[in-house]
Amino acid sequence: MSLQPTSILVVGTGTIGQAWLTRYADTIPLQFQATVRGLYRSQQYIHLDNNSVPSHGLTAAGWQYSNDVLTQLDQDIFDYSHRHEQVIVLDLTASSAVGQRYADWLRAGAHIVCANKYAGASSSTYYEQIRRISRQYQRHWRYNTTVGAGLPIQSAIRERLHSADPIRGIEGNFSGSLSWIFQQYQPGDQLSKWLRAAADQGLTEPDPRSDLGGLDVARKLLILAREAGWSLELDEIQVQSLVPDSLAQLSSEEFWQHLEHFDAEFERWRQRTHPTAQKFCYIGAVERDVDAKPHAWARLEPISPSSPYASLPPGNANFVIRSELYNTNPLLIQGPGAGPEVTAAGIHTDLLDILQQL
Ligand SMILES: NC(=O)C1=CN([C@@H]2O[C@H](COP(=O)(O)OP(=O)(O)OC[C@H]3O[C@@H](n4cnc5c(N)ncnc54)[C@H](O)[C@@H]3O)[C@@H](O)[C@H]2O)C=CC1
Ligand SMILES: N[C@@H](CC=O)C(=O)O
Repeated sequence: MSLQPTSILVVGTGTIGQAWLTRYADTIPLQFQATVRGLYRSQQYIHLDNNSVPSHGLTAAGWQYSNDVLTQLDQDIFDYSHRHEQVIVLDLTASSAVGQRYADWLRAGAHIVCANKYAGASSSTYYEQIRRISRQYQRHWRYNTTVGAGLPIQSAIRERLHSADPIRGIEGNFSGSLSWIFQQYQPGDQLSKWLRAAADQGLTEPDPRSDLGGLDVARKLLILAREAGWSLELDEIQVQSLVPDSLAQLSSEEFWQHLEHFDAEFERWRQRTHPTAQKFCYIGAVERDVDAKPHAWARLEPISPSSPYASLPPGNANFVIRSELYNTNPLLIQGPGAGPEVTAAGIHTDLLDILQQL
């Protein structure tokens, strides 16, 4: 174990950030000498001293305004690294601006744990760059919660590959929020009633159109495809969006104010395409065909009462992983696919995993 102390810098103090700070930040075993030294959010940051209780930082008086919080964070990473401290950044935002900093932060000496899916689902060029830099600078990048929240999906895929057992395909209901919504929705309901309830529990993305539009599931498919060693881009994934065109360009606030269009459009789609279906599930899949090129899709499908998808508890995701060995009898992983508690737990697991390796 490293004799250097570790500074933890947390970007994002929203639903997931607060859950980690209140439940886990104060529980890091002393032997790791790891301290939360900074919290950063949109236009604000605070530095915490050694005696601060990290969870109290959320309500502390010393937050400073900045119109360039990420430059402040760059500086803090630089300063701690030059004091020969280890630095771990927790990215608990959904921000592309934050995700675009990873290459620089790894080069500057930081390790990264993220719930943010941006980097894992960015262009192959950027993704490969991050991987290359983390190898070159011997920095860790952990992103378990980007798929299935706290469920161990990426590690299950890695273990198959370590056992020389190549992946053939992955399918499932990858979205905790869409699982929660569609396991309870019944034809005739206002779908937005369930959407609001899912958002109130912290299951959706900050902008729920990322869930409803299929982007969140597509990103998860891409992250898993890359974990399996396959080359794929986000725009190669066929995705069904449940967001009407009329709501796609609105701000997130405006979207919430116009849910009647969302309900009306969904009802029209249901009547037109699946008027007799009683249950739906948003399913995604990625597999390689004979030319070894991965193909991925995500869409809302009608399901029969006998389908394995029909009996998922609301909010549960499931992942069906087929490999050479686990083929006709695939590897199944199922459990809560979203939520502040399980996601914060997954972040903490990734953090402790890095601390143990320093
Ligand atoms: N809700 C869930 O169950 C899960 C969420 N995640 C991921 O966790 C991440 C965070 O989600 P939430 O906590 O719900 O979001 P949120 O909207 O509640 O909080 C986001 C935080 O990021 C900060 N932020 C945004 N842009 C920033 C920037 N440019 N610079 C500095 N700070 C910035 C905001 O000020 C806020 O504190 C998302 O990427 C989401 O996909 C991952 C797994 C499960
Ligand atoms: N919004 C996501 C949260 C986890 O990634 C989901 O619904 O699964």
